[in-house]
Amino acid sequence: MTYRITLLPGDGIGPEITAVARAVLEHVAALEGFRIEFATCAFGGASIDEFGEPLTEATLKTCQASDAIFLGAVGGPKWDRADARPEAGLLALRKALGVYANLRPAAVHPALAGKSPLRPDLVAGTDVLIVRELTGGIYFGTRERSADSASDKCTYSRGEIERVARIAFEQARLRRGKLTSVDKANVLETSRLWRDVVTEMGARDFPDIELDHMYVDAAAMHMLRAPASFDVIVTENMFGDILSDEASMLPGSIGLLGSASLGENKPGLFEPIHGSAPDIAGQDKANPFGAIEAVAQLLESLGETAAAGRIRDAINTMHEAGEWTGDLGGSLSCSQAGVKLVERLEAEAVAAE
Ligand SMILES: NC(=O)C1=CN([C@@H]2O[C@H](COP(=O)(O)OP(=O)(O)OC[C@H]3O[C@@H](n4cnc5c(N)ncnc54)[C@H](O)[C@@H]3O)[C@@H](O)[C@H]2O)C=CC1
Ligand SMILES: CC(C)CC(=O)C(=O)O
Ligand SMILES: [Mg+2]
Repeated sequence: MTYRITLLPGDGIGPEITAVARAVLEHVAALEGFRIEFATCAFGGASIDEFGEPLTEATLKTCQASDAIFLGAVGGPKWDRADARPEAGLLALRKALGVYANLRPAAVHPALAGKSPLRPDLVAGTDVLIVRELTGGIYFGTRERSADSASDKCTYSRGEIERVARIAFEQARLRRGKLTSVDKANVLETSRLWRDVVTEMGARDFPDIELDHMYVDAAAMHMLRAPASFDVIVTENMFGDILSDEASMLPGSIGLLGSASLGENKPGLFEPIHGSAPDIAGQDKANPFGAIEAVAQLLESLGETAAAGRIRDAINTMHEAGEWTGDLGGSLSCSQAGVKLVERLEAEAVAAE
């Protein structure tokens, strides 16, 4: 079997973590006996520099013709005032691929409990999956700006809410059977529609799932008060973006979380949840585990569950051995963490023989 995987390294630490992701993909492919054909395309700021736009037609075509896409991260101060922004390329890619459901798991391995800024007893046992709507809402509404006023329009249709809610309910069924829908229905009309649609779907199609609703401000508070009480969270684009960065502090670093962006069809888009981290870019300091977790999610989407399992085992072994990058108090560089993980993959393969 040969898979076509497009790599979009992007900007800042994007290329550093993408190099690790590629090495991990190559190693598990060799261990599991499948082949990967890689295509690498400039994306985001790197594409603006080369082609004048963050997402070219050619890059989009390459992405659409692949089985899966891995993205590092985009953006940085160099392009913050540019007419074409790297982030606009990312939004356009997500929209063009139709990847409306963004799955962002945050689990606390016991070895990480002391790494969170929260008390270890509080974060122990946390295993939450945030299902973020990814191709609608305020990030995609019309924007207007005059000298002294600005507006961003937030719109959701029933269909947009239904399709992401269905994925969240199905994920809850595969996990602990609990879904928390997060909105701001005490203020926003879009949230009132969101709540109605999720409630109707729950009663009609998922009576076995325990459904509750929370306002986003309270959800942000409960995430710190009792993180282990959450199973699956479903929420709109912007709330999910913010809550997932918050959730990354449960295991202790934003560098740990990966994400899968899925739609009706392949390819899916797989990326760590963090950005391009300009403050540490070019220093080989980034934590690559979120990128590696995204690789495991990518392999799952291809049906390569054994390969994904190998990766997760190797990550867990590294947590247990305290083999971390600086953000978690470890001494490994980004590239050293990648090499260590590959060594762990090899060692575990030999041990299993
Ligand atoms: N998916 C994407 O491509 C995203 C892009 N961005 C863009 O990234 C740029 C920087 O945004 P920020 O708000 O600073 O968010 P950020 O996520 O890039 O960085 C926030 C903080 O977390 C740290 N950090 C991030 N990833 C890390 C990793 N793997 N290992 C260790 N530390 C890590 C950074 O050093 C920084 O202190 C902006 O241009 C933003 O628009 C932001 C989020 C997502
Ligand atoms: C361009 C932004 C929406 C990227 C971001 O913050 C994210 O996807 O987490
Ligand atoms: Mg974000």
